[in-house]
Amino acid sequence: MIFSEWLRRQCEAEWTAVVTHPFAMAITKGTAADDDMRRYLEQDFQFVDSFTALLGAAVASADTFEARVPYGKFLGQVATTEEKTYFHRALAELGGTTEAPLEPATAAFKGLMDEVRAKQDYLLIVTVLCVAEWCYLGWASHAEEPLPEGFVHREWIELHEGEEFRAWVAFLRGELDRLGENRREEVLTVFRKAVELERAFFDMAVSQG
Ligand SMILES: Cc1ncc(CN)c(N)n1
Repeated sequence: MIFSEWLRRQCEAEWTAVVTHPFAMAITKGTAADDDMRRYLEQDFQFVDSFTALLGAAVASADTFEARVPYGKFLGQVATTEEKTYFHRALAELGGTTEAPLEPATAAFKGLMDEVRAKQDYLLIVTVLCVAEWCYLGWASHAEEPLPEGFVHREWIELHEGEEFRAWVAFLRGELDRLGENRREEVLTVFRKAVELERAFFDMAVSQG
C-alpha cells in the first residue's frame, strides 16, 4: 500500500468524520446557514494566513527544483488571487470581517502550521499541507451537480474540486510517498494531529450558532 494511503487508513474514523462532516455536507448542498458560513469563513481567512506562509516554506525547504515549482504556482494562482478575492467577496456578502478574533480551533491549527514552518522540515510541511488539501478534496467531492446557486457555497466547492485541484492533491500525496517511508511514525503523528484539527475546525463552525 502506498504510504499516503497507509497514513489515511491509520486515521480512517477521524478522516471519514471530516470528509462527511455535517457542516461540510451542508456546504455541498448549499444549506449551511449564513451565520455559520460567516463564522467559518471569518476563521478560515485567519487560517489561510498561516497556510500561505506554509506554502512559502514549502518553496524554501523542498529538496528539488521540480518540487518547488508546484508550490510556487499554487501560491501565486490560488492563495493570492482566486481564494483571496473569494474571501473578500464572501465576507462582504455575509456581513463578516477579515479581523475576527481567533477561535481556539483556529489558533490550534495555526499553531501546528507555524510549528512545522519554523522547523523548515519539508516532510512535515508537506504532511500538514497534504491533509488540509486532501481532506478538502474529500468533502468537496461529495457535491453533486447542479452545485448550489449562491456563490458563497458554490465557489468554495469549486476551489476544492476539479482537475487542477485533484492534480495538486496528487502531487502532495506523491511527495509523502516519495519521502515519508523512513519517518513513518513521526509523519503519522503530524498527519493524525492535522486530521483532528480539521474536524475541530468544522465543529467550531456549528458549535456556537
Ligand atoms: C481549515 C482548512 N483546511 C483546509 C483548507 C483548504 N485549503 C482550508 N481552506 N481550511
